[in-house]
Amino acid sequence: MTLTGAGAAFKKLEITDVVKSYGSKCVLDDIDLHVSHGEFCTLVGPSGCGKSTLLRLILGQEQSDQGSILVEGQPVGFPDPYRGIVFQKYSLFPHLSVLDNVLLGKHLTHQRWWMPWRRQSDWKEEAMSLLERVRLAEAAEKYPHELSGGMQQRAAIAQALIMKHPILLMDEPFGALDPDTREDLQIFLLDIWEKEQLTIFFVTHDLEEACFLGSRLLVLSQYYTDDRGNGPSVNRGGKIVADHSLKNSAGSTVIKDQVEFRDLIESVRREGFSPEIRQHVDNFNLNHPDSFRTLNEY
Ligand SMILES: Nc1ncnc2c1ncn2[C@@H]1O[C@H](COP(=O)(O)OP(=O)(O)OP(=O)(O)O)[C@@H](O)[C@H]1O
Repeated sequence: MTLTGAGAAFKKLEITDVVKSYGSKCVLDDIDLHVSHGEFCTLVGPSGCGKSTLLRLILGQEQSDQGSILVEGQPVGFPDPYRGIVFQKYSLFPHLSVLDNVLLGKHLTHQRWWMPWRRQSDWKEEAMSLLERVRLAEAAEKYPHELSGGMQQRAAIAQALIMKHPILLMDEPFGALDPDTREDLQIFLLDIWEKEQLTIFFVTHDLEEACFLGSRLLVLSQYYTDDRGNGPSVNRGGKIVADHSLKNSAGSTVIKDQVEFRDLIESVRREGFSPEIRQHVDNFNLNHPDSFRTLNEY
């Protein structure tokens, strides 16, 4: 996949000054984030810090109160079948075969009755080629209940990829899998990310998974000290408190046993997960070149 034309000038994702509240509760506090083509962003954070809310905003399922979210330079509108997302469960429709599940987005976005046969046949060929890539060609005619959990998630990835959305959004996609299958899928996803040059935004509860998969690891947290005119230590909602560039290691899980890897997990745990160890909002260590700290308006 080569980025050409006007799209090349834009970041895949540009989130600027985004604030989201539910009633009086601020859930996301002034989020700024730029994601470039080909990045594999993993997002971790304590329960309730707003990870899923941020994903829903990127998906267009909800609107922010302030700020803007652009995907390839275009404001995010309402959700449409083009926006590929893989959930922990329920990405597949149980009454459709694997092949029809993969084709579903195409059918939903085109009036099938007037589509020339040729076009439909091209879609089928594309779907089968994707199923081959996710190692499910043999299972094309099967139904989701006939597949293992890992196979279902691979089918869900193919279902998302066929729509060619600029960013593959993933919300805890491997959370329901047993550890071996999960690791197998991690390797699989890294492989397909590399080969297809995908841009991925991946939310997980699992720090090890985030450190292993991400080329960029973002920590969202509600645990920080904030005195931006709201009195000392007022907590206003999730903020990105750390942003790391990582080397991923497609093809090998050996890194998981290395001291540096375990140290990284521990430092991420301290940065975002410990209510006792609070960074000041001024001191977030955002190391990634695309990071920029929100200007504090004291
Ligand atoms: N539709 C909603 N209405 C009101 N409050 C909401 C709504 N959705 C989320 N919240 C609140 O916003 C906060 C953030 O929720 P969110 O699900 O985004 O967090 P999360 O980081 O994904 O949590 P978890 O890791 O536990 O899944 C929570 O306090 C939650 O109760």
